[in-house]
Amino acid sequence: QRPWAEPYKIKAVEPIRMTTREYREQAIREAGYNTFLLRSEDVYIDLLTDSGTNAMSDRQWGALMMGDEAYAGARSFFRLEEAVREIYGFKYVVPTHQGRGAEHLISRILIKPGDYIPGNMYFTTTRTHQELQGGTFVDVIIDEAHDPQANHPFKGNVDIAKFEALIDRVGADKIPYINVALTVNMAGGQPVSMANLREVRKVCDRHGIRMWSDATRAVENAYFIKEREEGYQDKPVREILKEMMSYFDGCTMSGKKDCLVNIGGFLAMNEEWILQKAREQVVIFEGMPTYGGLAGRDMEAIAQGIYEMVDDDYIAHRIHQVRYLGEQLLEAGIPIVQPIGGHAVFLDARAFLPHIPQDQFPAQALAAALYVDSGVRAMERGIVSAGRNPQTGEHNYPKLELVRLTIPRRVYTDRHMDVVAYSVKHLWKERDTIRGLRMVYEPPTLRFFTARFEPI
Ligand SMILES: CC1=C(O)/C(=C\N=C(/C)C(=O)O)C(COP(=O)(O)O)=CN1
Repeated sequence: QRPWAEPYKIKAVEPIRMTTREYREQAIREAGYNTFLLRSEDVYIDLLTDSGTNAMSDRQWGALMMGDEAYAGARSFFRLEEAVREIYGFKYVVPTHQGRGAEHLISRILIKPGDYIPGNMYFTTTRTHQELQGGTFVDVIIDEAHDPQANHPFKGNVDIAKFEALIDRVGADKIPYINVALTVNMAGGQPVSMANLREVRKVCDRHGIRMWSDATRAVENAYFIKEREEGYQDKPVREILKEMMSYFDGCTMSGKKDCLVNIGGFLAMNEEWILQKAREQVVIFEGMPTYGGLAGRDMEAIAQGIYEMVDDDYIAHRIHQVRYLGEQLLEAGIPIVQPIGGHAVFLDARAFLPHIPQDQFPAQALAAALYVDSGVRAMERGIVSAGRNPQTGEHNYPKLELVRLTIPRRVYTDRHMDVVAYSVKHLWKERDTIRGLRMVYEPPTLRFFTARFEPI
């Protein structure tokens, strides 16, 4: 079998260095056992996130010099608008500084206090902006998504019965839109099938409910449809993505993932009244409608990234590199979310550390232990990320208690994946020595970014 190689060669490099174990034990203590609080220079292989950490191409770096920094009507905005129209198919676009900027705008425009927003599993910033407008997020994802070992090909799917039950319970006029994330980050980077999108669209049409997408990793979703859904094997990913987005009325987008840029996002839509509202709001919160908190050069880089992200060789390698890491862990009998997701390998911390109860933060403890073992930085995606229920003040107890090994696009080689696999396997052998944590500082919202812990 001819070996896989990256569909690119390296033009610039950024040295990374290994530290000593005692140095890392000190560093994680100072970071309050929270990998978000580590200094980047103390990290060897950074798998915290694929957001904004991706490598730009020579054409994107070149595009920066073409940035039109005019305050209004910049040429670069129209380049971005054209790329969104051509690749995503939406009529209108409003740039924002990043994804949560777009989530903020659409939540303000469409959500009234007391509304319900169904979605396929929560995402932290998305739910926070819905709650800030007095909305309530309701999870309508299929049950399999909450089972790390359930090997369903489209775990991101909306459970139509759950969606319709919510409509029956609260009435369509209390549901401004359903938010369908492509892929589902917190479920383990899991895709939604085209057939499911068609079903959701039918329910939305029947009840006059808008269908919105969180399209942050929609290209990875398109690749899984190509691989797993009947009738799509021979279609280019670009065509599959266009069809996926054609079922939606609009989307929020964090360009920091699929679009291969370090900053940037946008709100795209087909209805002109939403465009007008977004333009009114964007000048308050982000900037002019033709720059939305971004420099002209950023919009040029996003536009170029939008064309590059649908290259079939690029996205095939991207997905296979994540799978290459995941398969090494599966072979060693290590519990990870299956099927292996699009942007990360998710360790099942509950199965990895059965001796640590969830309110001693097993995923947080495992991420800290991994860093100490090898300088690899991962992200907690469990009870800490799930935050507290705004009504009761109690922890939300998610079924999924995960550690996310998130692979940036076009940054690491498969040799780095081997180093990560070696470290996780070493930890697996020593898992009984890992202890639970207690939270010693807890911020009021999105606590996982800045909370601090101590070993019990
Ligand atoms: C699915 C989804 C995300 O994954 C997301 C941000 N994700 C981060 C930062 C991550 O580490 O996964 C956001 C927010 O985007 P932003 O980080 O504000 O550009 C929205 N939707």
